[in-house]
Amino acid sequence: MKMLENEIITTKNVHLYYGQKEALKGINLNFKEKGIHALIGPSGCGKSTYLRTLNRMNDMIDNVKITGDIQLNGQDVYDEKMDLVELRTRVGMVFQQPNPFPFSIYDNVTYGLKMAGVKDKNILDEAVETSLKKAAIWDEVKDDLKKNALALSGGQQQRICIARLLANSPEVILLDEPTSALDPISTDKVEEMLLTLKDDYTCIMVTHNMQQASRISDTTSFFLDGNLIESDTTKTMFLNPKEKQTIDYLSGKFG
Ligand SMILES: Nc1ncnc2c1ncn2[C@@H]1O[C@H](COP(=O)(O)OP(=O)(O)OP(=O)(O)O)[C@@H](O)[C@H]1O
Repeated sequence: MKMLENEIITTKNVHLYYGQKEALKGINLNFKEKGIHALIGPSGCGKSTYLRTLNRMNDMIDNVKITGDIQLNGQDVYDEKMDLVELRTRVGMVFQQPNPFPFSIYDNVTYGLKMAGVKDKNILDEAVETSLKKAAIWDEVKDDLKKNALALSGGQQQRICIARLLANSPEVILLDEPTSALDPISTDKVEEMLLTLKDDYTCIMVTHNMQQASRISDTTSFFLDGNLIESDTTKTMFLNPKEKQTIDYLSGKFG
């Protein structure tokens, strides 16, 4: 498929089956580089399933069949030669429940680099500082990098997970309801951080929270029952949606 300028991910006619169940029914959706792209829709409509197709996280589930075309910077994500470790580094993922490793903050952030063979302490130190700064948590933890990441608050843990991912220089960051397990203050901090990150990274985020989508995303895509109903700039989606199903959903008639 030909990619338009600035498009980092293109998905064409993507179907996904869990056994007999068709969870995605032919999704055509492309993402421009950078910015925050929200995926919204009622529970069970396929948002998380779709998100996971982008870095092949569904491959780990038994009995899954995927058809269609997904490209990352013009490369076929489902090519049999695709290295999955590399793919998941290039397309990193943040989950609903923060999942830091049970090690120190420092070891969490340097984990990927060490796995990749980086041993130079100066390089590791610098990566820790840069990544924690980008994840807006440096000031809170800089004097305590040996502390176990599990001893931090949920919101801090989520930002450590994002720093861990940033240290590996991802091209795309997938976020699956990254703040739904957090209190409002921690949610604000994560949202503020995403608003900074979006200048350098492409962030694709599933959210149940319509206010969150309207507050921080640049584009919004509305899913319903395995179909993509509508995708547009967030402003247009919320102020002037075109499809009746979108209008009904945004006005709270279902979901
Ligand atoms: N591992 C699985 N095996 C079988 N069916 C699944 C699996 N994961 C999801 N499904 C089904 O696929 C459909 C889409 O689920 P998915 O989790 O993608 O929806 P969602 O929009 O992200 O929902 P939620 O907002 O509740 O997380 C649902 O009907 C769900 O039950």
